[in-house]
Amino acid sequence: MRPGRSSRPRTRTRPRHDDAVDGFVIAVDRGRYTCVLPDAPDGAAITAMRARELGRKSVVVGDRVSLVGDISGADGALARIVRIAERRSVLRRTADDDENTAEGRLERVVVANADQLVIVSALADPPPRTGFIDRCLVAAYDADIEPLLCLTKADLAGPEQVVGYYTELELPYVLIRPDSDLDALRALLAGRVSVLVGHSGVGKSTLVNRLVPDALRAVGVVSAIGRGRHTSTSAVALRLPRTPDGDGDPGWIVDTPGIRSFGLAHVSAESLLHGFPDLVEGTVDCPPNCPHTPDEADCALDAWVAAGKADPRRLASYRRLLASRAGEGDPREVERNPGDPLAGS
Ligand SMILES: Nc1nc2c(ncn2[C@@H]2O[C@H](COP(=O)(O)OP(=O)(O)OP(=O)(O)O)[C@@H](O)[C@H]2O)c(=O)[nH]1
Ligand SMILES: [Zn+2]
Repeated sequence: MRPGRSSRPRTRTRPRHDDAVDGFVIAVDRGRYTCVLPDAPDGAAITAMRARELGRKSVVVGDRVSLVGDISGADGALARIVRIAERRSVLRRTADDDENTAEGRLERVVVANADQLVIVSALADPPPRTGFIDRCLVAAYDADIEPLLCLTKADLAGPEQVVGYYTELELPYVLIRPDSDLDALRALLAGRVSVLVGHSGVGKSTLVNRLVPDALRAVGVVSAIGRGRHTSTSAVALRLPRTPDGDGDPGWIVDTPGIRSFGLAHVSAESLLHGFPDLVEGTVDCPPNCPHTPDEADCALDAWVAAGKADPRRLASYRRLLASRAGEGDPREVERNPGDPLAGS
């Protein structure tokens, strides 16, 4: 149905395309955007291109868009994205491929409108790296997305060490082992868009496959993107299956195969601190504009930690991130802390 267009005056705020339908971007690949209609969740995926009127605005996975043109989802059909809805959250990273050049330092939007960042970390093989988790926490807090710690390989090691490290944060976590059901995790994913990040080998692919079995994906995203062409995408949204007894929206997970970490050069030193809520209170006695670096003799964080108010490893981790942001990252950092197997990003 198309409401009487001609009788309506056009204003700056009035959408230009009255007949556009809402779409949700689930994959991006070389100028082609795969979208689904949130109102017809089981309908065919739609391939779309950007309309010229979008200008230079980028469209990323998770974007809520307005679509016009052929939205049938038929083979060869092409729709156009004419609008991008205001984003509820923006998960960014500074491309860490080349932090020393202007292009390399460009911040990139990874996913729009995510509600949750699921940090996947193995409890053993490979051992957990809190440096990586801390980095992800900064990205999550910076993007205003809730973090969830997903600890895999719980059959190989206990969570005490990692969980102990984060006691002050009251970070929610779930334990995953091969034989465990995923009900607790599914409950936390329901009704939300969750981005999964993790190092190589932590079991993220295994987990994604368990959450969204290959069979389900074969008829969804992958076929929509086109045979084998999806390899270059950096993020793909996968609809979680409805559970037999579950009512409501089971949610979406966004897998990020190409993203191993978050460059944080775009995060200010102040925002960086928000990833360390256990340290924030300790900075009230710092001199004005304290850089909180180890060479700042008056930085109150050392006393804060010495008084037992926060874990010294957390301060060390914060300062490592500070240093890496300033382009002073030292790859030998991990080896210089041999006593702390949890360190390292
Ligand atoms: N013991 C144990 N092994 C697991 C578990 N989950 C995954 N693995 C194994 O860990 C290895 C790595 O799992 P993947 O799912 O490939 O890990 P990944 O994070 O996707 O890593 P990439 O494939 O490099 O992206 C595989 O041999 C899995 O079988 C688990 O809960 N417990
Ligand atoms: Zn300070």
